[in-house]
Amino acid sequence: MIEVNNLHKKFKDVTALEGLSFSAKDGEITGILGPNGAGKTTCLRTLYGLLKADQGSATIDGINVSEQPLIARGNLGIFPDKFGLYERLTAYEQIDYFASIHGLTGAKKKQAIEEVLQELEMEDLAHRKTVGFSQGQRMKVTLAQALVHKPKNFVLDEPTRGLDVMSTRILRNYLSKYKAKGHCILFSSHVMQEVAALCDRVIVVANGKLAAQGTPQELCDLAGEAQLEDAFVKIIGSDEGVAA
Ligand SMILES: Nc1ncnc2c1ncn2[C@@H]1O[C@H](COP(=O)(O)OP(=O)(O)OP(=O)(O)O)[C@@H](O)[C@H]1O
Repeated sequence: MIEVNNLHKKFKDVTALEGLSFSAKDGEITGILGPNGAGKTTCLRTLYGLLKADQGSATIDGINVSEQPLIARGNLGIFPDKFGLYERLTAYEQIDYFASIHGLTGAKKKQAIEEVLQELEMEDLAHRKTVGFSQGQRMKVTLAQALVHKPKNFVLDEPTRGLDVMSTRILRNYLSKYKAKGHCILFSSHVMQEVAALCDRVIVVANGKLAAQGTPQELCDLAGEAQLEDAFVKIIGSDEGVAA
């Protein structure tokens, strides 16, 4: 379970988060929707422990990310907004590096890597250097890095951006599979269809604050609209940053 409580964050005179609170439950996919600059990435980076909030707290399974960052991150898999791969390393070596960061060693580490390679059906890619990998192949390496330590919670920042239809479908299927296993999945997106199709709950963020939350249907009912996109536009009062 992921909880964000009254997060505030300023970058000099730019207010990125202004009292944002929400929770994402186990066994559910929670989507964060918001226009450009709403504070989504700032919120997710605070969860990873990459940024420190000026005020408020974020917890992963009840563990405060700023007080116990290593323990909190042990329960968290991160799929960042920009996934840079080390192109001179093989997929296996990159996953191995992330496994080591999470304290896995020896036979246990080897087994964890082999399991994630198998789960993501990427054994054939494992010993290739990632230079020249397609977007879909890069997505799998990034996902494997996030999953190798078997975290209960996953946070993904616009995971389907730049992916083709097939890779997007593969990623969505994995997310649904992990949800069915009881994981807590939180992801940000601009893509309405994706959010409507995948998410159990949607958190609408605007100007660093919670603008609305609920199931896609609840948000439509709240706004008196049939489509999530129309509901979103009504809730935030603008059509900026909307992708169909
Ligand atoms: N490192 C930073 N330095 C200065 N300002 C920042 C920094 N990071 C974010 N901001 C500002 O904070 C605000 C929130 O940005 P953030 O990236 O969290 O929004 P977002 O909802 O993820 O937007 P997008 O959908 O465009 O990615 C924006 O005004 C942004 O310019």
